Amino acid sequence: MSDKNEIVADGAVLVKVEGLSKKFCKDLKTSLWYGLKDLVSGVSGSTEDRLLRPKEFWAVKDISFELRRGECLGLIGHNGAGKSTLLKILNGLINPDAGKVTMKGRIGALIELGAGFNPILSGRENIYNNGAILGFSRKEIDSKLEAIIAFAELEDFIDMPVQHYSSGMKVRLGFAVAAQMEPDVLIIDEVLAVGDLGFILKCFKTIDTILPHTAVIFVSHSMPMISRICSQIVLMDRGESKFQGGDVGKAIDLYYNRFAINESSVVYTDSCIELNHSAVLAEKYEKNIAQLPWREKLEFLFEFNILAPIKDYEFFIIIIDKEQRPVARFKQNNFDLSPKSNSSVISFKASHNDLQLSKGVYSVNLAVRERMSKNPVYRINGILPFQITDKDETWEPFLLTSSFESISN
Ligand SMILES: Nc1ncnc2c1ncn2[C@@H]1O[C@H](COP(=O)(O)OP(=O)(O)OP(=O)(O)O)[C@@H](O)[C@H]1O
Repeated sequence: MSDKNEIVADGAVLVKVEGLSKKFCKDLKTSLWYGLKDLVSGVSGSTEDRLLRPKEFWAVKDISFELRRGECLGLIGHNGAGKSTLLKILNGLINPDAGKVTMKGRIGALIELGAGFNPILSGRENIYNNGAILGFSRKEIDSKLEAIIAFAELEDFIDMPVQHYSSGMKVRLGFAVAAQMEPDVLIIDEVLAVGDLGFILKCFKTIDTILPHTAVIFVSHSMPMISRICSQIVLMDRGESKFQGGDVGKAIDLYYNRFAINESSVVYTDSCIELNHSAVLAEKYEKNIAQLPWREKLEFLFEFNILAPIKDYEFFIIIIDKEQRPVARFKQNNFDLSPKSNSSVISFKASHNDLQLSKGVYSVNLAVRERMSKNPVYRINGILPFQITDKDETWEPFLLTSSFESISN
């Protein structure tokens, strides 16, 4: 293999994609008919390839980008946006109808779970097969074999046919082969999602290590994973690029904007208490979502109907982000909020003064439990959507105020 450190300095373009398009047909019969017609008339490569016939659609439309050694491109978009089709064209599995792909160097790809493996061969035999496809001699594969098996942590199962591997085991083997063969271009579809946390951490560490010498293309629906390794993004929608560039925070924001806020739902109740009304107290609302500038006071108003004798309740206000990750919780009330009179309503405000959540849309899951018994009595999810606004595009969940002080001299 060539000296990788030498290659790093050149910052060469390893992947060049120019005006790539691929159309598919929505129905098999018509697709076969078009295939036959194309074959007979020999239209392949003609300008007609750029036109859609009835029942055809663009799975990938006019995509162009360049990727250099040391760069990681994140391909994001909703289901059916065309990401996997684009990867398959890059990997030579399908031909485009228009456009050009230029790839330099050795290409490692992890595209479909188990794809590239012969199911009846053992893990060990598949490593040799894959290595040979990547252009390695038997001797070179011999020298990497132990490292691949150790990386995949499949020592005990390496002589078992791959068809009996679990999904996670297939991904371990696939990633181990793709990464340990020191590719110049590494293509990873969302297969990492089936690995366990230990393996995912190991994959990220490996990507960090090989990235200076490699151009990586990574498809995922996990924005934390995308933001962790990608330096640029192509956001696809119905085959087309809707955003392209190095502003990862902005791309992720655009991706999330495609998804509506969850409807609220009561997920548990023991019929003692029910939420009657709730609101985010804000000066500005857009499409029913409170708009709060970063560091603004976050203030909620709650009103509950009491349906059984009043008890001392604890209220847990949990803030969740668009990925449904709980990112923060208000410390629960440490005193009884029940009315002193014999009203059957509990109402209160809860606030936080210096909100340093980063830009984005959040909502609230609310849980109520009885203080003495700690028994849950009510839980409602997805209420009180609010949007933190700020000029900084930040993906991390918190943007903390900071002070810097020079200590040089
Ligand atoms: N061989 C095929 N024949 C016909 N249509 C296809 C074929 N392969 C993919 N498609 C269609 O092309 C579109 C893009 O599919 P693709 O798998 O590239 O999307 P994706 O962005 O990877 O989606 P996901 O996030 O769900 O994996 C979809 O409408 C899909 O149904």
